Amino acid sequence: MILAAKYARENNVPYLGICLGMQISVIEFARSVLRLEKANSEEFDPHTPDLVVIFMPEGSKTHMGSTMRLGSRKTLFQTPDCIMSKLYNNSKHVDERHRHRYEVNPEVVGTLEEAGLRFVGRDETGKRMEILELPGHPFYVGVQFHPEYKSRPGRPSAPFLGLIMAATGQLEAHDKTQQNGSI
Ligand SMILES: NC(=O)CC[C@H](N)C(=O)O
Repeated sequence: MILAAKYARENNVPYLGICLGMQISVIEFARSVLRLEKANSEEFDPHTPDLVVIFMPEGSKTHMGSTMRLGSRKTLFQTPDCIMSKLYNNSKHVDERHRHRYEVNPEVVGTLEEAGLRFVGRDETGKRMEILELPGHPFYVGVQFHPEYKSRPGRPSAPFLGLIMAATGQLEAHDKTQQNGSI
């Protein structure tokens, strides 16, 4: 998974990382761009000095069943100037469903952003990362939530629509139509 994320990032291949897929893109970015070779998630290597994905503080490691962060939660866009905000019809926030125990370490967010990754969607506290993008890449997106839960035949969830449009060269045209407000 890490090599796939690296290949997509370096070769401008559209990438949509969902949940663990977003966490993987953070690990890959930290290893390759920040040169933190041991960057990892607490889930895979709890003793690494470079924990870029951590166990969420409110979770319990002994009672797995009911401790996941589950269900619909609000993600606030930090800027209208990002691919995902446009795909979600320029909304200021989205409600998507979650199912995870780990999250991007809030302590490394500043360093990741200084190196070029952008966390364009966050929860209401601003400390939990929900959507990442890589400016300059045609479509490099990670989402901590699970857009598949709300995707329907004929009414695809925004991240999937974006991925397919980027892969088929239609994303730019779609963005322009959104800006003109004609959809
Ligand atoms: N649904 C997932 O991909 C879970 C990812 C990761 N294991 C977490 O709990 O955060």
